[in-house]
Order: sequence, then structure tokens, then C-alpha cells
Amino acid sequence: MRAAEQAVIASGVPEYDLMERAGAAAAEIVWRAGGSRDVLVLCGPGNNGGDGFVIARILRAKGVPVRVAALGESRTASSLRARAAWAGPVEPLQDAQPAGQLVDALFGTGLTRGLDPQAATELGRLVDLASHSYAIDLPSGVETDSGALLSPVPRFGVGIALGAWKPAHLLYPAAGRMERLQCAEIGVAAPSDVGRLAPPSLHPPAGDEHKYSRGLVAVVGGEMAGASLLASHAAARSGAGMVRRMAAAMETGGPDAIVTIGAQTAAEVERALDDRRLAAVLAGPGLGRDDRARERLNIVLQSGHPLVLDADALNILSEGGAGPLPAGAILTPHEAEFTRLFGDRSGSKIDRALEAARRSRCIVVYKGADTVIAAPDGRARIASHASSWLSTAGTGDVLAGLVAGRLAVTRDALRAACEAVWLHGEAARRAGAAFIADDLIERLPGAIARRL
Ligand SMILES: NC(=O)C1=CN([C@@H]2O[C@H](COP(=O)(O)OP(=O)(O)OC[C@H]3O[C@@H](n4cnc5c(N)ncnc54)[C@H](O)[C@@H]3O)[C@@H](O)[C@H]2O)[C@H](O)CC1
Ligand SMILES: [K+]
Repeated sequence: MRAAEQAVIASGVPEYDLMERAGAAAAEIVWRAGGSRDVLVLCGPGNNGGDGFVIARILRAKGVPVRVAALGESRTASSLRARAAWAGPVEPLQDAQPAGQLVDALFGTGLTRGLDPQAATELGRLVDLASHSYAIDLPSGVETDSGALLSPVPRFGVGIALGAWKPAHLLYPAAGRMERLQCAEIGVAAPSDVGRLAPPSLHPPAGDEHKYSRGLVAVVGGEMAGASLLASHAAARSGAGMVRRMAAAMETGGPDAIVTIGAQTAAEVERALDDRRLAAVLAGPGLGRDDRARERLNIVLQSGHPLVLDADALNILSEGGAGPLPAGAILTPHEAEFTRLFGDRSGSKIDRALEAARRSRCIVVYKGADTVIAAPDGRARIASHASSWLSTAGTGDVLAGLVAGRLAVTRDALRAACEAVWLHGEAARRAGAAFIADDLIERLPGAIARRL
């Protein structure tokens, strides 16, 4: 973002123009949401504070009762100019009285350390006493590139990103301090390989498709039948043409549309995978971690098919019980599985996911409240603000099945992972509250229909 800003400035746009654009765009969002309800703008010493003075001036010109409280003197040319253009009084932050709407323009991308305790306390008090609160660019106190909290950060109603999303808009804990996100256009394009996961464009099957051309998925089960059945069921409702479940023991259950075959021995798994029509093979959910599971996983890894590896398959790989990991697979670890597989490294969740993808030459779906999908070529998509109700048993099995299904449909690993993560989140939004993993599967066709 800094580089993009500098490029625009180098092209002849004065920095102050960017501040005016940012302030005007943010003021518009506040005006549309809060009308003429009274506003208190907190202005910091840098350009974030400068944005705040512009916002205050514009809202006041619209007749909104606006007060400004500042944290110290303005230290940049642009913020001094914005402050001079604000005709009203500026009170010290510690004396500020609460208002119906609170605009936080203390710090943005220039925060270098946590707020001093008194300022953090004041900010928290004023946000909590406001009925509407807005964080300009970022909530003050968050670390821009990692989403870490450098000092206590209150929960804002709206995070108004200026020009482009920053990692802290999408990575927890910072992402959890903004209920809603809005990105204000200010004419600065920051093209990046890393972006926010967007709703996918999906397509119905062409008229001449058949179940194999639409994509045949195999799910290799193990000792826990339920998990591989959830994954198979999700794959079946993902848009794929057909799902074949290789059960370790003769089990019944699940929709008749899923073809369950008994594959107790590794040899039987090998024979069942010897089918060049297979477009995706999933192993992991319910696989188990004993010798038989390791043997089954090795058959899968050597099968030559496009792979999705989840849960126990990842744990067996971490223990060195199978391998090598074929390039181009899709891995879907949660936090603990990721750390076991790739180690406990430093850097933001985005950096760690990209490093893991590069090292493994696989697509890594690093799950969590914020899910980062990273590719070996440096591209990454971040999905955050998923329903917190997803923290229930089996939703990971559903996602793994969904990834395999979309891989069978698209034959494109990064695209399949992105579509699956989005559909998984959308199914949860549709399921509402207190749902179980099975409920997500029922809502997949509706989620897909919405994106056709
Ligand atoms: N395209 C855009 O994104 C635009 C962004 N703008 C705004 O500019 C800020 C970034 O401005 P900058 O001056 O670099 O940083 P900050 O205003 O966030 O603050 C830096 C300022 O504060 C001092 N400081 C840092 N940490 C602390 C602390 N804990 N306590 C006290 N003081 C601290 C530091 O020394 C600096 O003096 C961006 O977020 C946008 O809001 C442009 O205005 C428009 C285009
Ligand atoms: K801010």
C-alpha cells in the first residue's frame, strides 16, 4: 500500500490530495450510516490523524455536530494542513466527552508500538460509550501486517479500509475487532498476489456432460466411518459428477447416490484407485493413524491422482509415516496440524501459509476463524468473518469433501480450494445458529445456486 501510495504521489498527485480523498470517502460512509448524529473524531499525530481532521471538516459542513480530540501535535505536513483547515476547537484526548458516534483516526498503518495505556483506555471508553464506531483505515493498536494487538483494542462497528485491505482487516485477533468491513476507494490501486477471498463464479454442467466428465471423486475412508461419510456427502453435493467411498469396513449409511465399496486391504484400495477417470482423491477424514492407515495413505500418495489431504493424513505425514508428499496436492490443516506439519515459524499467518505452500509445492488451506489459502507461486486469499458456529465437530470433514468435489469439477487446485472455502462459509451463513456439520451439506446446493 505504501509503495502504491508513493507511486501515485510520484505521478504528481500531492499526498494531501490522497488525504482529502481518503477523508471524503470515509466521511461519506459515516454520513450514510449515522446521518446527523453527533460525532467525536479522535486524531493522532500522523496522517491517520490527518484523515480524521478532513472527516471532521466534511461532516461539519454537512451540518453534523462534530467535536475533535487530538493525541498530541500533528507531525506531518499533510496532517498539519488538514488540522489548519479544521475551523473548530481541538480538545486534548484525555478530556474528551463521549459522543453518539466515535471515529478513531489515532493510528493506522504507521503504528510502531502499542498505544500508551492512558490513550488505549480513553479509546476503549469512548468507543464503548458510542452507539456507532468507525476505525479509520485500521483500529488503533493493531499491527498492520500480522493482525496482532499491540495494545488493548475495542470492538468497532465498522472498519473503513483506505484504498485496499491490509492483512489486519482479515487476520485475527484484529479482524475480530471490526464487526463490518468497508473499503473506501481513493484512486490508489495496490495490485497484490494476496487478497480477500471473493465470492466465486460457478457454472452449471454443460448439456453434454456426464457423471465422469463432471468429475469422479474417491474418498478413502478408515476406522471412523462417520468422518469419511460426511466428507463423501459434501463431495456429492459439491457439483461433482460422482463419489466413490472406499470404506475400510462394510458400512451402510449415507445417500444412495454415494457408491460405497469395501476396501479393507491396501491392495483393494490400490485396485479401486486404479481408474484414470478419477479427478480427485481425498484421504484423511476418519483415516486413523495406525499401520493400516499409513499403508492406505501410501497407496493414495502413489496413485498419481489429484489429491486432497486432510486430518489424519496430515498427521501421518507429520510423523513421517508416509510420503513423499506429491507436488500439487491440496492440504487442509487446522492450526495444530499446520504447526505439526510445517513447524512453529514466525511471521503473519499469511507469511507462514505462503512459506508452507512454497516449501511443500502444494496448495495450503490454513484453516481457522481466518482461513488463508496459499499457493506455491505466491498467490494467497484470505477468508475471515466466517460464522463462529463452524467450530463444531465434522465441519472440517465437510470442507475436505467440498474441496475434493470442487477439484473434480474445476481440475484447478487453487480455484477449487477458494470455491470450497467460500461455499463452506456461505452454507454456514445459511444454516444460521447452532447447526451441525450435516446441516451444512444440505445447504450446499443453495449456496452453489446463488453463485451461478
Ligand atoms: N492510501 C492510503 O492508505 C492513505 C493513507 N493515509 C493515512 O495515512 C496513515 C498512515 O499515516 P502515518 O503517518 O504513516 O502513520 P499513522 O498516522 O498511523 O501514525 C504514525 C505516527 O504516530 C506515531 N506513533 C506510532 N505509534 C505510536 C504510539 N504507539 N504512540 C504514539 N505515537 C505513535 C509515529 O511516530 C508517527 O508519527 C494511514 O493509516 C491512513 O490513515 C493517507 O492520509 C491517505 C492515503
Ligand atoms: K485508526
